[in-house]
Amino acid sequence: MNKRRRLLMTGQKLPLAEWKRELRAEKAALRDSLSLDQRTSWSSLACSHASEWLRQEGASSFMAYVSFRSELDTRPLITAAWAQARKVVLPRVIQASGRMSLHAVASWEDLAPGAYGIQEPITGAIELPCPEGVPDVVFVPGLAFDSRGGRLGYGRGYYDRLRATWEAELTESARPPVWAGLAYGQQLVQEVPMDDHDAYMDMLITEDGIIHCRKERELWS
Ligand SMILES: Nc1nc2c(c(=O)[nH]1)N(C=O)[C@@H](CNc1ccc(C(=O)N[C@@H](CCC(=O)O)C(=O)O)cc1)CN2
Ligand SMILES: Nc1ncnc2c1ncn2[C@@H]1O[C@H](COP(=O)(O)OP(=O)(O)OP(=O)(O)O)[C@@H](O)[C@H]1O
Repeated sequence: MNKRRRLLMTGQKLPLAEWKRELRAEKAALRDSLSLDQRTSWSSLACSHASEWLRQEGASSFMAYVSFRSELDTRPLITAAWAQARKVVLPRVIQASGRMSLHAVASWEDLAPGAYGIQEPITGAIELPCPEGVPDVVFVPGLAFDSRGGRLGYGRGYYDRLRATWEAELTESARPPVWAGLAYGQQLVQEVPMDDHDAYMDMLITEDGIIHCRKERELWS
């Protein structure tokens, strides 16, 4: 996305919500246009980078998502974690409250289709309490990301709310999780429109490797 895109013909700034809507539609269409082979190959590479990084960091737990639509497929990451005895946490969407409950999952059989048709922990799965259940790392889905760690999701604020809840409940001495956006390289954009409530990522992982982000840094030109 071009920087000048934010300006309308009149010289006025495009309202943030409209900018988000446009970018969402554009990036969803681009992602949908990738072939299954291309997505599988990039997903597998990105998951290898993520698994290797988890190993280096000695992370004992992470939260992931189960992919839907044309998202980067996290199945290789989750399968590798089970093989290495790393704890995998997955969310259940509670549509009425806009929140997610978190559950430890040890097998694909512990999942069933939930809200939006996304595979999620089955009803009755034991919910992880906050703050004890907060994982070391959170892998986050998204439609677009930028070099500051800016992220655009589907527009329901589930991950922003999760972060806000943890920030309110984690004690100062507790180590907050590392937030890592998982995406195809083609989802990286010059600038993601960010509202005050939007959570920034600490790093991004694509098929090309790992990018460390800082909220204050310069945007990609
Ligand atoms: N795999 C995966 N799991 C995830 C997310 C995600 O992005 N990917 N989420 C990330 O937050 C949450 C689900 N968020 C979602 C938010 C909106 C829509 C959706 O279908 N939106 C409509 C727009 C109209 C509407 O809002 O109803 C659409 O895109 O057509 C789907 C999922 C939790 N689990
Ligand atoms: N901490 C929060 N508490 C309450 N509402 C929030 C919070 N964060 C975001 N929201 C609300 O969620 C809605 C969607 O926000 P936004 O467009 O930033 O979603 P998104 O990050 O793209 O989506 P998602 O996280 O679902 O992928 C907005 O209406 C916003 O007001």
